[in-house]
Amino acid sequence: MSDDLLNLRNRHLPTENQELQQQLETLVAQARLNEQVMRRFQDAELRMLGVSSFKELLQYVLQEMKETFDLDVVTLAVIDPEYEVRRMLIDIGIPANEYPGLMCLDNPSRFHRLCGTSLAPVLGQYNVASRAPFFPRDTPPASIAILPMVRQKKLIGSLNLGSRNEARFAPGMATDFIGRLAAILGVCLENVTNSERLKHLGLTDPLTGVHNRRYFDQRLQEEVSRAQRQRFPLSCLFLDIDHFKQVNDQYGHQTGDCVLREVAWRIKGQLRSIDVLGRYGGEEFAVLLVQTDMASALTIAERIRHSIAEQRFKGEGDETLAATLSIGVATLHDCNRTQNAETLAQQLVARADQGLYRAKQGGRNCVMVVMPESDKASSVEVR
Ligand SMILES: Nc1nc2c(ncn2[C@@H]2O[C@H](COP(=O)(O)OP(=O)(O)OP(=O)(O)O)[C@@H](O)[C@H]2O)c(=O)[nH]1
Repeated sequence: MSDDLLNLRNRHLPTENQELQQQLETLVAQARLNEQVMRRFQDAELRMLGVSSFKELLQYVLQEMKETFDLDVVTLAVIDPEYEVRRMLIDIGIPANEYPGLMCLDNPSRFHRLCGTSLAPVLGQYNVASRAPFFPRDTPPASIAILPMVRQKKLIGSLNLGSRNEARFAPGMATDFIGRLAAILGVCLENVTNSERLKHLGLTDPLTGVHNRRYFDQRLQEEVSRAQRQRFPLSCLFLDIDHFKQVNDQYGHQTGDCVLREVAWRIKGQLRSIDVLGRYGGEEFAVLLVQTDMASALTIAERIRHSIAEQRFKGEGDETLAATLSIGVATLHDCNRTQNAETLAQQLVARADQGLYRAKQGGRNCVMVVMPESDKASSVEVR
């Protein structure tokens, strides 16, 4: 190499070095950014895999995920043709309006119209006509990502992300991270649904199919706390079949079982889906009437009493028999937030049980209300 060339190269070397240094810094910064993004996604995946209930998963996905990924809307669509998820939400005490971001769809047709059969993620501008079902109409996002969740080759729903930033989601963008997030959410959704199903089995009375005492006691605590928070009245009924021993003795245990089943279903038939019914013991049932004052609770108790007394029951064979119920009623109203929820629950149940005892003493086939000790009239009879 000539001296001239060598001098020229030495003069350019510092500039080249500087450029290389800058490129390296940009690459390192990009790598750090990617690492941060990856860590955020990893944390989200671990968080979802760690949840132990359907409610916890909903809270994370519909509330926390928005902050974690700086999104304006996150919704979850679940395909629920048999109403299984919707029934489960009632069973676990989640009112239908508590999570507006959860959408239960009767069938997958909306997805197929939107994503075709490939079930690939859909990214792009929000469009009311085709994408509205997946996002709230009142605050529509500017750009969206609809990420189908597939389990065992079956579409089970989608994770839907929305941003006010038009450029956030555009067709052709890489979907590796968000696609993986939706796949993991699909697994978690399936897990928590299965585990809720198992819990449900452990909380159901096998003979009548209604809930058992464990479930009732659990819900009692929750409903008393909710009544305290929201200042709603909460009523409790204790119901017991009259002279049930005679039914068993006269018609046999199998017919006794038929009557128990039918009584449970007639009681259930008089309740709303948000009310709680449990078989409390042998021939005894307990009901929680949510957001129900004493006057309405009495009307419902009377309706139940009539539904049992007015129509005969079919036994195991051809025989039919009459049955009646005694019912105790108690209401928790104006409950103080500072009072202990467990004590309030115990007092409510004790008063309803006392009402039932008085109904039995009063000749059976009647409804008795027991007021709180502080009230003057301590009990009222309805027949
Ligand atoms: N067939 C059937 N009978 C049951 C079941 N669980 C409890 N029993 C019966 O329910 C009856 C309850 O009898 P008691 O507690 O004496 O009360 P009762 O005869 O209903 O009388 P009162 O409650 O005072 O009106 C008992 O004979 C129990 O064996 C069940 O799962 N199936």
